Amino acid sequence: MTKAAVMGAGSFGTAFAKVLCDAGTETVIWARRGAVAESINERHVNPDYLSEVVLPDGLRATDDHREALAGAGVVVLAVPSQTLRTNLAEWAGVIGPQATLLSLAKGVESGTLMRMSQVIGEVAGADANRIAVLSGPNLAKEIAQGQPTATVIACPDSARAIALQRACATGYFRPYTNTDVIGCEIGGAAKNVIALCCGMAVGIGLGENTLAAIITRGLAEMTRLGVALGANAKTLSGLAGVGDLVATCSSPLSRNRTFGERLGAGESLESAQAAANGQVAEGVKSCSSVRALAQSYGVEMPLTDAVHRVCHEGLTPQEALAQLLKRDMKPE
Ligand SMILES: NC(=O)C1=CN([C@@H]2O[C@H](COP(=O)(O)OP(=O)(O)OC[C@H]3O[C@@H](n4cnc5c(N)ncnc54)[C@H](O)[C@@H]3O)[C@@H](O)[C@H]2O)C=CC1
Ligand SMILES: O=C(CO)COP(=O)(O)O
Repeated sequence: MTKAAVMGAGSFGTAFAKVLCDAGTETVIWARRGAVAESINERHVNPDYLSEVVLPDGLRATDDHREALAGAGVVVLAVPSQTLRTNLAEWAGVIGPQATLLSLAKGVESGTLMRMSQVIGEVAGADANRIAVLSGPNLAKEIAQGQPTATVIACPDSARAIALQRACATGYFRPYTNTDVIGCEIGGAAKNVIALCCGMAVGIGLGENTLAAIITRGLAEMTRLGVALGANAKTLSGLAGVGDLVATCSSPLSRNRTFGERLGAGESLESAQAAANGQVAEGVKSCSSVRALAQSYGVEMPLTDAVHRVCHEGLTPQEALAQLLKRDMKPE
């Protein structure tokens, strides 16, 4: 049976490792800190993330990446998108030549404007057929509680996608397969930015009309970008697009929405960052890389542009909102 190595013991790495174990897949999780690995092995609890959840007895943990990766047929990359390149560079030499690389990260790399599957291909020297991405409405805490959840596993090689689907399907976790890696990745990266925007609206004190408008127009702009990059528009109207957008924009569990809410309520970027307690709100960096990627393809993304200006150019959320409403009238 295939062994899975989950590289990263943050919220989603921990939740997904539990899913794999519950699905009957032999799983080892790599944690940066030895104390976290020790706690998972001895007390079946990750003290830093989802600490209220009891993890399966069968989940093994280590802070030694060589030990985690030894013999792994599936390598799950569960680190933030802006550190994935550096992390993977350390691990690439010990990843098996046929192993499937599954990315959980939702972001676009700053500077290179590469999607995570592209970064993985470059750093690990892996063929695109070995690289898969998982994306969908997947709030880690709800998954860890065993709440019914659906997701998408995208890989150009359908057989690998099906093998991954089998490796993580449980009574509460239902993965669908897709070959549209670009669509899934753009959906995942772009919805974090739109969730920041929704959070800002909530922080300002606005209601459901505004949120619905942001979600719907957010979907329009992320679909424009996805299609320009070669995605299938249907992917963006599925779980990895609309599904994730709705979950993240609506849930107080979302780090991105919560971060935006703090900005909307008048907190500074630094103060919102401090309140995040080291947990990643990917949209804060990806708003700039998604915006730059869109600009390089001549795609208009007014909400993403507004979030970038608030996060990085000193505009207040109120000013950004006023500017959005002053845009030229147009047909839908
Ligand atoms: N938390 C969630 O509900 C979901 C998260 N994701 C995505 O999964 C990816 C990972 O997210 P989470 O596990 O939630 O993040 P997190 O902030 O909870 O954990 C990040 C993990 O990466 C590790 N790490 C390794 N090298 C690092 C470095 N150089 N700097 C910072 N952290 C480093 C940390 O120790 C930690 O274990 C993100 O791209 C996120 O968008 C996707 C779906 C759901
Ligand atoms: O990707 C997620 C849900 O699908 C998690 O969103 P946050 O990173 O905003 O918590």
